Amino acid sequence: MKTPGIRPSRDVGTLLEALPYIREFHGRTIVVKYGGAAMTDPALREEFARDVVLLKYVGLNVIVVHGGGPDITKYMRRLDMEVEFVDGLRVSDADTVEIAKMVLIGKVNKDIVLRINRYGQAAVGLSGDDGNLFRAAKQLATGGQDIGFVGRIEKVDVDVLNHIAQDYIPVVASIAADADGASYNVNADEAATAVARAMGAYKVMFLTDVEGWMRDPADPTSVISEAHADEVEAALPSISGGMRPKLQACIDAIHGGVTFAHIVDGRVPHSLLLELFTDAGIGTKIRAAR
Ligand SMILES: Nc1ncnc2c1ncn2[C@@H]1O[C@H](COP(=O)(O)OP(=O)(O)O)[C@@H](O)[C@H]1O
Ligand SMILES: CC(=O)N[C@@H](CCC(=O)OP(=O)(O)O)C(=O)O
Repeated sequence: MKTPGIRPSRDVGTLLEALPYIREFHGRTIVVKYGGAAMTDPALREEFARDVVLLKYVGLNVIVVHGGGPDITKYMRRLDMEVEFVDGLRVSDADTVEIAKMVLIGKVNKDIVLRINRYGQAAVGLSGDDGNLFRAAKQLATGGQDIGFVGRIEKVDVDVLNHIAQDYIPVVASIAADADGASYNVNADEAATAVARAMGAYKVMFLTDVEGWMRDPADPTSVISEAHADEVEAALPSISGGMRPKLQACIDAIHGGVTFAHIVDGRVPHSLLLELFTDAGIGTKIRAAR
């Protein structure tokens, strides 16, 4: 018999499907690398902020690490600066690092913090300098090429994150300084992996602008929904474009003790929730070797 005024089954079914996942993830650390369409499309930006707040409310320790490469490029072009990438890393002289700091810390980070705040759970923005979160060292491109002030994260001091995460959602910009105080531009995928490893995260999730890791990059129906790290490692030499450093970041996270690494399509509304709380998921989930 139907009870008048009560909408049957479908919505309740979704909630019931989510329940075991909410239980599994409660109290665990989830690092989300935020970037791509989810950061540039106005509607997706709002939905991302709301989803992050929901994750915090249901008891996950969520930490956001963000990129903003397209914004850095936009401001460099406005200043007639040359934009060049080697191995997916931006060649960064001292002026470029200054722009990267202004854009990532001053603009992008604060935009994200403000939006999350508006959905009812306060966020705190950080860069690698705050609370000595990161220490960086200069990184060379393959073949030893000098690409300027591009940094590799050598050390993550989790104290500041643990303090802030007790009450707030930490939002981290991928800028870091070395022991002498020189600033470096750090690839945000690498920064997310470094944070996930140091925090002993349960998951690191990379939002990107494709469906996931695909068997055939031209065929969106060929998404590999689950893979072991050894399979990814074996496939890596044949993978091209931006997916290669992303899969490398997943492998590095798994080797550093993170239980799962996910690649998720940030163009899909609520992709984080769909990947985390539904049986089918929507992207690629990578776990440790068999
Ligand atoms: N097997 C593959 N599966 C998915 N994407 C691939 C694959 N091989 C190459 N790619 C490329 O990698 C890109 C994703 O990386 P990228 O654009 O650098 O991500 P982001 O900007 O989110 O860091 C895709 O747009 C696609 O062109
Ligand atoms: C060294 C290096 O390349 N740093 C990146 C940092 C931002 C980033 O990684 O942003 P996305 O995630 O949006 O690509 C850059 O300057 O573009």
